[in-house]
Amino acid sequence: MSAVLQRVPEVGERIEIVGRAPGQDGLLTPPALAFLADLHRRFEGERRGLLESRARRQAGYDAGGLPDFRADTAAIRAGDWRIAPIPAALADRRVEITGPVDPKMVINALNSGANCYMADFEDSTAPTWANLVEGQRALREAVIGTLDFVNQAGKRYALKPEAERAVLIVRPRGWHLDEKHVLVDACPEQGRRGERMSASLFDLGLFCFHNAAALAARDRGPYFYLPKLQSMEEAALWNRVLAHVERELRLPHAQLKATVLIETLPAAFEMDEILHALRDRIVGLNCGRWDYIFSYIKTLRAHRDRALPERAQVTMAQPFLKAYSERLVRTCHRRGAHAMGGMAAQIPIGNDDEANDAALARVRADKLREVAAGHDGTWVAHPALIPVAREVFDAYMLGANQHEMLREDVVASRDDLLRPSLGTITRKGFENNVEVCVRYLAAWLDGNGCVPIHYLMEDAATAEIARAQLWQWLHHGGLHLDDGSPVDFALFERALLNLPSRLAGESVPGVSRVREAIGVLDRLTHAEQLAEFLTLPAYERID
Ligand SMILES: CC(=O)SCCNC(=O)CCNC(=O)[C@H](O)C(C)(C)COP(=O)(O)OP(=O)(O)OC[C@H]1O[C@@H](n2cnc3c(N)ncnc32)[C@H](O)[C@@H]1OP(=O)(O)O
Ligand SMILES: O=CC(=O)O
Ligand SMILES: [Mg+2]
Repeated sequence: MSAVLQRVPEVGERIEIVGRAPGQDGLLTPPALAFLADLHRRFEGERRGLLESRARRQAGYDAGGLPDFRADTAAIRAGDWRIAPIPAALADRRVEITGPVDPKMVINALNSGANCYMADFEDSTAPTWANLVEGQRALREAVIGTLDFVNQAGKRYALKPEAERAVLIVRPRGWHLDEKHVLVDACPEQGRRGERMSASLFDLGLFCFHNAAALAARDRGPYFYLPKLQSMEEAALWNRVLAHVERELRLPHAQLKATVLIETLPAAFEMDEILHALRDRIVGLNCGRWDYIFSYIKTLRAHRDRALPERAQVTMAQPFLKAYSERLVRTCHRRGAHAMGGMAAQIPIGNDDEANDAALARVRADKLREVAAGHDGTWVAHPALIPVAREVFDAYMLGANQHEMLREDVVASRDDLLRPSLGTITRKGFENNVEVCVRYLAAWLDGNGCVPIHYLMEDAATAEIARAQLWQWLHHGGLHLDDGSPVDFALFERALLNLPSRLAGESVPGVSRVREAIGVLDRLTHAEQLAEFLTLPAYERID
């Protein structure tokens, strides 16, 4: 790593910044660093403990157990309570655009006409130090209204007036990730480096430190999307963090608001509990379907009967996904919370009208399913999809939300949430998983966390499905493609073989890192244990 060690004497040399990026000094001021170091000291122990709990739970599933509703929280599920009122700025969230945090994306997303913009440090951002600093800088300038950008061709991007902009919601990274560029409590006398701080606390803490007062003054939050939670204890930790930030920054109680992504299988069994743990500050749950599918594979990796068919066949019509999304609507509406839909992976296809129409039709059908199921809003990955989503939600959701649709007809039992799926693995599906993993990883290592591949949006969540499937299919052994060929490592090696030469001839993002990506995928796929996240080993390879 081309690291520059920056000592911060004002904080007693107890925090080191390893890295250098334009604009960093204006963000990582001594008071901001003192604020971050304090977050680390207060909450790091609990975070570590919760990550250990995840591992213990997983060990139970690996030993043959299956997720279930908790006996110790039955009273929370049965109780008659509601979340705190939702602020006006988040009352109507029918269309939300999501995307990485580089300045052009931020401007385009805020100007896009969507109700809200989820500025994403998670699935769609490769967390290079340069990307993180640039993203925090762009958001800070967006909050004060000065952000602008000029591209290489000289085209200028500027923000629309605030009343015409989407409401900003920031997604910090998940609890599993460290921020290796911020080391807290080094002890040089004993030759000890500091501890890496939590990436979640870095993203959220730094954003709040610089923007909370301005946003609160305009009744615009700060608002957050919280990713990849697995339990109500993790939600409770977030709640303590948010309460602490409010106190430290002298904000009113419960000024910070959160929407939690239900995107892990264990969390689907604790939706009520998560809402309850954050009840003063939560405004909704979201169906993070791509990570959810990944988590289903990962959680049930030892359960051969729950292996999934190829990605293209894992649609929201699969019973386990239908049950999860409908349970989310029912749970949210009972508690007065928004039940947000998720992302359709199709994106516009500029050079083929017929293919473009087909892609838009699939997005439309997905949004129609969501609004009919009772969702109060949805996500789009690209500005050109906003009219499609808006048209569907405007036609079927007449008020700002549809909380009145209680969905008491939904059962979504434990068996429904775990229901095995029908389907096949085709050669094309297998090879596509290999290609997506390699191309996505190469782009990610090159600093790009979201790329179009074969006209689908691919990010850390969608790529994880492909990676976890390959591991599961190959390690279960004895599986066959629909043409009868064995699914084995020879098939995997053959799929990898021609990729470098093929991709070298195409202008794919991160092409110079394709061989490195192949190496990472090869190790992850051969490993005895399924790695928790592909971004963990990959993170050690980026600046
Ligand atoms: C599983 C999940 O977590 S989903 C949430 C995380 N994933 C995302 O947020 C996906 C975000 N989307 C994207 O990053 C992009 O749309 C991609 C990578 C999928 C496609 O990007 P591109 O190929 O560059 O799209 P395309 O060339 O059609 O873009 C056209 C214009 O729209 C802009 N644009 C595209 N997507 C977005 C977006 N999500 N937000 C804002 N602007 C966008 C581009 O910047 C470009 O602007 P310009 O004309 O001013 O240069
Ligand atoms: O974050 C969203 C998802 O689908 O994963
Ligand atoms: Mg996700």
